[in-house]
Amino acid sequence: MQQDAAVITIDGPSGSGKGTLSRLLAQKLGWHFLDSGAIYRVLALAAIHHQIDPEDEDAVQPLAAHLDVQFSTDDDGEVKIILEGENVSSTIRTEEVGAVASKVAALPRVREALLRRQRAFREVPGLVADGRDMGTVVFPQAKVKIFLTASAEVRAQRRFLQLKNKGFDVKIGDLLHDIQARDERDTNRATAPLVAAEDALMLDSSDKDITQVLDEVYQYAKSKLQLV
Ligand SMILES: Nc1ncnc2c1ncn2[C@@H]1O[C@H](COP(=O)(O)OP(=O)(O)O)[C@@H](O)[C@H]1O
Ligand SMILES: Nc1ccn([C@H]2C[C@H](O)[C@@H](COP(=O)(O)OP(=O)(O)O)O2)c(=O)n1
Repeated sequence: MQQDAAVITIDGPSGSGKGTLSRLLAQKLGWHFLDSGAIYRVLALAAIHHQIDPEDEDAVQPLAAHLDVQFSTDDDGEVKIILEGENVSSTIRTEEVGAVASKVAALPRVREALLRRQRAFREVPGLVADGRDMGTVVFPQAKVKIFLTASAEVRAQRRFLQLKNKGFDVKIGDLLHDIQARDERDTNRATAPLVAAEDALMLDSSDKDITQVLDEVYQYAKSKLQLV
């Protein structure tokens, strides 16, 4: 049953490594994976396509409620995201879309409209959920909660390498500026701000590689969930 499925939440700011950690952890456990940021990014792209002001709650809310998006995983584990029939898996990853995502995400009725869609990812044997409010709002009953951070400079450097490898033309100074603006907006919004749940394990990944982070979180999750 859906309600029996265990949940691990991984929240934190942009570039802290949430997505990478969540994917690897879900793979290691054989669990499902929710990239909630991708939903906000898809919504942002839909707003751009339909020329909707991302700060106009009355216009964005119906778009969120009726968002025509499908997530599918192909044979080599690659997640494909289809918006209104178009494969947007790569288009949604730009910083421009990230910045608009952070704007639509600040609207309370938009967040409300996306709640059920996110909770539907909870299925047996378990779910690893990545985002900003997974442990505080979407899955507050999760048994394992992680709040992953890293310094803004380290996060900008990681994002720089990531986007360059994908062929995007980016400047590190611009990325640092974008990351700081996004941190500010995500942390200071009134609804579901980026904040650690009281019962979250705080983990700073600035000086740790992804293998170390995965290992630490896996051991912590195993002990909390009493897995053998
Ligand atoms: N602990 C780490 N050390 C070094 N690089 C990392 C680490 N975690 C993630 N990365 C890299 O940093 C980039 C951003 O990570 P990502 O998982 O997309 O972050 P987030 O989902 O928090 O925005 C990716 O290219 C990823 O491979
Ligand atoms: N659960 C979530 C996930 C993302 N968001 C918002 C805030 C973020 O700036 C944007 C984009 O999220 P995403 O996780 O894709 O961003 P990063 O990969 O960390 O840069 O969406 C949110 O408000 N709540």
